[in-house]
Parts: sequence; C-alpha cells; structure tokens
Amino acid sequence: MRTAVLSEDLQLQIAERDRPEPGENEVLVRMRSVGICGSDVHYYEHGRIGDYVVDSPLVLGHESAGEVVETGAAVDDLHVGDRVTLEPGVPCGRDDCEYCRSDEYNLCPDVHFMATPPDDGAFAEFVAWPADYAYRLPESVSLQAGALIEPLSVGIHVCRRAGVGLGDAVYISGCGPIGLLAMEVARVAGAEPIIATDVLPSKLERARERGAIAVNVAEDDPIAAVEKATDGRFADVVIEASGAAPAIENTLDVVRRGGTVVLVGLAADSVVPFDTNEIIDNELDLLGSFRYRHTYPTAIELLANEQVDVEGLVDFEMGLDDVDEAFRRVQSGETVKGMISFD
Ligand SMILES: NC(=O)c1ccc[n+]([C@@H]2O[C@H](COP(=O)([O-])OP(=O)(O)OC[C@H]3O[C@@H](n4cnc5c(N)ncnc54)[C@H](O)[C@@H]3O)[C@@H](O)[C@H]2O)c1
Ligand SMILES: C[C@@H](O)[C@H](N)C(=O)O
Repeated sequence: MRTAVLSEDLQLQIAERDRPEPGENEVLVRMRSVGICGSDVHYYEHGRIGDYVVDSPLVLGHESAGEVVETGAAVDDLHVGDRVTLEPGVPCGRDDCEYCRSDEYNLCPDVHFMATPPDDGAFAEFVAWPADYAYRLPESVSLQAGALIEPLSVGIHVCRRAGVGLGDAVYISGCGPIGLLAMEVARVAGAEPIIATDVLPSKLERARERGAIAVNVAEDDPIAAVEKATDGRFADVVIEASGAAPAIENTLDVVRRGGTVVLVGLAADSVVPFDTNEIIDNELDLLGSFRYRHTYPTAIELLANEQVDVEGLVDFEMGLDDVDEAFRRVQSGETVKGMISFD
C-alpha cells in the first residue's frame, strides 16, 4: 500500500509498505480523507516537537476518516462498509494507570498517538486501528467532516475545560483551525459576544464569517476592543489558541475579574512572563487544555445536527501523491486547512 513517510532527513515521500492485518480487536480502515495538522507541518519543518523526535521514518497524519474493509475476530459493533473516523490517541488502558482508571484518558502518559514518534499516522491507504477508537459516521456526515472531528474535539475539550455557557463573553486569540473550531463550539454553547483575534486578515475573515467580532492585533488594540464589546466587563472566558507569546501575555488583560483563561496554543518558547499577582487579585482560573477525551460522540452529534461547520475550514484537497506540495501550501500560513484525499 502507499503511504506518505517523513524520513529522518525530513523528506516527505510516497513509500510502499505492507498492508497491515487487523488484530482481533481492530478494524482495518481504507483511508478516504486525512487533514494536515499544524503538528504534521511542524515535524516536516523541524523534525521534532519537544522531546518527540523523528529519528526513524514516520507516517504523518492524525485527522482521519475512511471505510472499514475488514474486522478483527472480536469486533462485533463495526462492520465492513461502515464509514468511520479514528480517534488518534489510544491510551494504555491498564488497571494500574491512574489516568485511564479515572477516565482522564487524554492524560495517560503511555498513550499511543498517531503521527507522534514512534507511532505512525494515517497518510496511508490502510490503517489497522482499535475498534474502540473508531466511531461510525452517520450518512449525513461526510468523510471530510469526519476527519475534522479531530481538531473539533480539541475545540470541544477546551470549551468544556472553560465551562463556556449561555451568554458568556468569549475572547479567542488565534484563528487557525483550533481557534475557529473552539469558536464554533462556544457559539453552540451560547457564548455571546465572541471576540476573535489574529494577525492575518484572511484568518480574521473566517472568524467574521462565523459571527465573531474580529480584531487584527497587528493594527488594533485587543484590550480596547474587548472592553467595548463587553461594556467594560471584559471576557468571561479567554481561550488562547495561537501559541504566540504576546497573545498569551495578553490573556490576563482581556479577562474579567473572576474569569477563566484556558491555554491551548503551544508556545514555541514556553517561558512567557505572567503577572501572577493579577491572577491572584482577580481570582482567575488559569487552565491548560490537552487534546481531548470523550469528545468524538459529541462531535458526531454536533455535525449530524448541523450545529457546527468544519468543512468551511477547508481551503484545498489534494491526492496522496501530491502530499509534499500540499504540505508546502499549508506551510505558507495563508490556508486554514488542507486535506489529503484517497481514491
Ligand atoms: N493543547 C492541545 O491539545 C492542542 C491541540 C492542537 C493544537 N494545539 C496548538 O494550538 C495552537 C493552534 O493550532 P492551529 O492548528 O489552529 O494553529 P495555526 O498556526 O493554524 O493557528 C494559529 C493562528 O494564530 C495566529 N496568531 C499568530 N500570532 C498571533 C497573535 N499575536 N495574536 C493572535 N493570533 C495570532 C496565526 O496567524 C494563526 O492564524 C498551536 O499552538 C498548536 O500547536 C494544541
Ligand atoms: C491533539 C492533536 O491535534 C495535536 N496535534 C497533538 O499532537 O497533540
């Protein structure tokens, strides 16, 4: 089968690999649609994210959907022909794992996560995956939308972490896929107004289309904008989804007293100055949000009910053979989401 493999010297090339055999609790999925995530592009550019280093050939891609073509002997709830999306993180599930036992499985230290060295991802014609982490898609949900349940899940988890609710003023920095999908979920939760910031007009346009007050922080003062939009109250919830140091620093200036700041964007340099006294004086809840847990069923429902739009994020779709060109397009920074489709 064909796969797109990133070599140790960071060449992204098509390589032939053996088609995997599904284990007894696995399904074999013929891939149909796989999104290109910022982390894929980061590995492509730098060969590492923190301690995860591409020191042997790695199949990228973790936003995936396809069709079941074979099932393991012990799988009885999925069948050949089912359209599925794959949750890319599979925790260890051991009884002695505090996180798996407590159901905070996204925090399992021994998780296997697609396209995170040494675990291969989904830019492959076939992927064998545990059936427990494969979710059937209703007919009304396209395979492209199914693949984008992964970044949508990040948005769901961040809104759950923040407890976004009816009438909350929500400020989101960064209008990439994560910021925009957090915005979609916040809107469904009843947030109003939503103030979104970025430094690129093309990204801000996407936020505006989705009903947000869009602020270009390269030109305008975000603090004044949020003050105006909330009649001086400031934001109930601040979601930082850019990873940019100035935006992270800014979070404390745009949140109301007693409000919540959730950091989801990963900073290139994680040492960002914070006025800790402000956190105390204003009694802020300062939270991190890491991947997601129990979000796939919710995401499928949101899509089936047409409550959120994920396909509107997609700028282009290319075949697996053009994967390198597709990565270069995403690398330019002007697109929100590029997809690889399979015949
Ligand atoms: N915590 C998690 O589980 C998790 C999961 C996925 C992604 N992430 C991280 O979330 C962040 C967003 O992911 P993405 O895929 O949307 O990335 P992205 O690069 O597509 O989007 C980031 C956006 O932030 C904008 N930006 C840059 N400087 C800014 C500033 N000063 N103020 C406001 N916006 C600014 C960029 O122009 C860009 O549009 C990344 O740091 C990514 O690594 C975290
Ligand atoms: C969650 C996922 O989208 C992210 N890129 C990660 O590897 O953690």
